[in-house]
Amino acid sequence: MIEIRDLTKAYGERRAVDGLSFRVEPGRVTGFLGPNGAGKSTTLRMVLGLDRPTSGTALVDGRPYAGLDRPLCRVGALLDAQAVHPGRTAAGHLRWIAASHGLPARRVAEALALVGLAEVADRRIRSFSLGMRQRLGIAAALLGDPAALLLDEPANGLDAEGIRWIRSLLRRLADEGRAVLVSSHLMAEMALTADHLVVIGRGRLLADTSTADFLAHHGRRRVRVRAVDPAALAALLATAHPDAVPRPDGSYDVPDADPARLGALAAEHRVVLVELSVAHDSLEETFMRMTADAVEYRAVAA
Ligand SMILES: Nc1ncnc2c1ncn2[C@@H]1O[C@H](COP(=O)(O)OP(=O)(O)OP(=O)(O)O)[C@@H](O)[C@H]1O
Repeated sequence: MIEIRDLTKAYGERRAVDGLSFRVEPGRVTGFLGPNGAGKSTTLRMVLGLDRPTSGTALVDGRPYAGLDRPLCRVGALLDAQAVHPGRTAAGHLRWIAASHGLPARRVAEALALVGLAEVADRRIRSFSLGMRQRLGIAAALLGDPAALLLDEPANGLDAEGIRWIRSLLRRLADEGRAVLVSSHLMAEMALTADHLVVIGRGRLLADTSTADFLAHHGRRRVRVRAVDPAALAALLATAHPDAVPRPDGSYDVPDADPARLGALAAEHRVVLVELSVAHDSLEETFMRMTADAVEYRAVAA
């Protein structure tokens, strides 16, 4: 299990990570979200002992990374898939890592098979596409069969089939009881993959909740209406729901409205509806609004 407590990293005056606390629990995929520069990579680097916290702690199984015996068997990480020696073969790269931890040679073949690279095990990495390098990075993270995984943008460079593959792999790893933390900018993908979300903005925690609760509590509901006579609907909404948003097809989105009441209102005014449906904000819309709010909050705080 990974536990981050009051973690802060300052670069001069600027706090890249600012009093951050959360836990990555076993048995679920935790999505780690935040706009560019929010502090995700800095946080992951501190968990992995690559950056020293200004204050606070980042613990793996109750210890700082530097205090772990055979760390690859505790936590596997993919930070930068390009950070590999291009002259090595895929198997050679993994054999070198395995040897550093006294892992059996068979783990190399197993990890390559797991990520679909068995056939190119003896090819040099310089000929690998970005997607193949991502897979190799994931194989390295899995080499020590760790109980926790930290993956920074693992879907980067993968095609549609690759993205589906990573989704099912993350699911399987969590179902096996591992703690999986995955950062991504692909919101639609995260909505499908993550059970839990940790959202940060400017180094601060904005949300730490299940994906379902995040959408239920922070996402907005809107009612979409369309009428036979768009002008009549426009006139009705102008007085009853001035916040209604017109759409190119003549329909309107009415935020936070009650569909039954809206239907009754239309009937009362003899506006014949051809559509009345409820829609919820997507994860992307909810995320954008939440992180935009964070910007305003920071501006006030500054
Ligand atoms: N070595 C450093 N020296 C100074 N500032 C740094 C350093 N590393 C990161 N930062 C700053 O810290 C902030 C957080 O960066 P970080 O890379 O952790 O964000 P991120 O959430 O991973 O962003 P992205 O989504 O773009 O990868 C940024 O403003 C960045 O410029």
